[in-house]
Amino acid sequence: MQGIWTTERIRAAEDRLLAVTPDGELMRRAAFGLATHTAALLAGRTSGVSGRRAVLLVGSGNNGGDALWAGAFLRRRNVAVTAVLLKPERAHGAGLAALRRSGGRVVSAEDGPQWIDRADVVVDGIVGISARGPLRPDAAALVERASAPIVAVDLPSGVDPDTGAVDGPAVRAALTVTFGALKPVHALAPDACGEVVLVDIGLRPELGEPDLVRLDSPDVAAAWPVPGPGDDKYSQGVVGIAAGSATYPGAAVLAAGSAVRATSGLVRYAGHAADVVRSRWPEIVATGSVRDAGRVQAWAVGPGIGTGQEGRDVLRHVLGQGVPVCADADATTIIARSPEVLDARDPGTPLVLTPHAGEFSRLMGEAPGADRVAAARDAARRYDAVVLLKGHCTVVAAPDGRVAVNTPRGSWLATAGSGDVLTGLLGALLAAGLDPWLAAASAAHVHALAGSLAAGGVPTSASALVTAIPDALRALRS
Ligand SMILES: NC(=O)C1=CN([C@@H]2O[C@H](COP(=O)(O)OP(=O)(O)OC[C@H]3O[C@@H](n4cnc5c(N)ncnc54)[C@H](OP(=O)(O)O)[C@@H]3O)[C@@H](O)[C@H]2O)[C@@H](O)CC1
Ligand SMILES: Nc1ncnc2c1ncn2[C@@H]1O[C@H](COP(=O)(O)OP(=O)(O)O)[C@@H](O)[C@H]1O
Ligand SMILES: [K+]
Repeated sequence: MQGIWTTERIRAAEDRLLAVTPDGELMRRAAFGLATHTAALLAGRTSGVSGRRAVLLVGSGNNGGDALWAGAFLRRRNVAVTAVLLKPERAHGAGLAALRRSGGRVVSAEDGPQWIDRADVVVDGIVGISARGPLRPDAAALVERASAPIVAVDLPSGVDPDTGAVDGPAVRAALTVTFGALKPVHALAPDACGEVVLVDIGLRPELGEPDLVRLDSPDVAAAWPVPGPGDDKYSQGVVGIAAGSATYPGAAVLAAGSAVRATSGLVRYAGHAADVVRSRWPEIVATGSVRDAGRVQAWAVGPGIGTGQEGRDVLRHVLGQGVPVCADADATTIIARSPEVLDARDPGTPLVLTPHAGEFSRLMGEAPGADRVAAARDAARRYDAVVLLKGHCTVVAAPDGRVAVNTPRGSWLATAGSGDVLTGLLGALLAAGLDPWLAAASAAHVHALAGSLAAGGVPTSASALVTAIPDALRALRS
């Protein structure tokens, strides 16, 4: 599990470490790592390091200091280094002196473009964890000019460090070299960060518990249910799927099929698409109504059930069964419009809500906004439920404050029905008895992995996603 810390916590930890570390030592550690990874990128992209040209974009803080020191280290490998100072009077003094001593060139922002045009790599030391708002116009003009790959120092400038939000011009890096710990931007703005490498500067002991986490494949593999010798189809947890309708059976087929592929326990289906589901998935026990579905250990409810009286009855019924419920799609809309359906819920039984941004707006009365982590946390508290906020990056918040972020591999999951597949996965994990927050984060992880395997670089479909679930689980377990 990777820990992620907000900039406030990072700053506090840095202050504690700075107090017991010789002056300038942390920055040199950071910069040495930055130089090493920048050289590796140069070697990979240009088949060499010596004689290559690096341009540093240097802002007024320590982020610029990191870039300047890294420039001095790159000089040792005979890289031609030019620093473009955005605010010459406020550039980091020691870093600037080190670069000058090493034979680096220093130019003003006006002279920057001619050097940027000939660069093999551009190092973005404009702003780091003290960033506020989008890039300012002088910095934006230089960044726009760059056609060489950009290495972001700590984080891509112009992107909010704590929310990953981009609200104007921002750096789009090929590589981000960060120091001490991952910050939210690295999980929430993958496209701006490019590849992310973490350089150890000895900060970990000062950090305490992370604010957010990101599950690694081994975490998900360890959590995913595996049947034992004593198991049978019931003991692994039976999931009930209440989805789809006679007119729209697709959601039922996708959610139920996804549950079939997620675990080896039994899947029940209840709804108007029973015939279609049965013909597509003969292993499913399908009935016409949740009332005669038989016993389950969790319900996944919502996709395609409609938001009318019948949908409300279905939702109220499953909420009253005393088992965990994953409420998706129409079920979230019903909850938003008729919150009294939640009265049917036994307060002790887990509920997982899986809204996309539109459904979230209905549930909360406002859009998630720039701070999607805070938004998901608020919703989790308000509904006393695990909230999985869908989007490019998926945020999973528990009412106790735990938050997991799933960083996608591309955007191929933006395809019709892909949410139904997630619901099936999640329902199966809840039935298997996983902690609901872990179930939601694990389902999102496998969903994204299956999406990238199904796509393989070209458009895919929700059906292909269901087919790819075993490949994703195999990849996890290997
Ligand atoms: N502390 C440590 O031990 C270590 C710290 N380390 C490094 O320090 C970095 C943090 O450095 P920092 O705190 O000096 O500020 P930093 O992020 O460089 O910002 C500088 C100034 O930029 C400005 N600015 C703000 N927004 C802007 C925008 N959108 N566009 C343009 N400019 C903008 C704003 O100044 P203003 O112009 O508003 O007065 C702000 O004060 C950290 O990310 C890591 O790289 C590492 O070396 C490891 C050890
Ligand atoms: N741009 C994107 N990049 C990555 N994943 C995405 C993107 N857009 C949507 N997704 C994912 O695809 C799924 C879509 O779910 P949903 O909106 O419920 O669609 P549907 O109702 O068609 O099933 C969610 O898991 C979401 O996180
Ligand atoms: K930066």
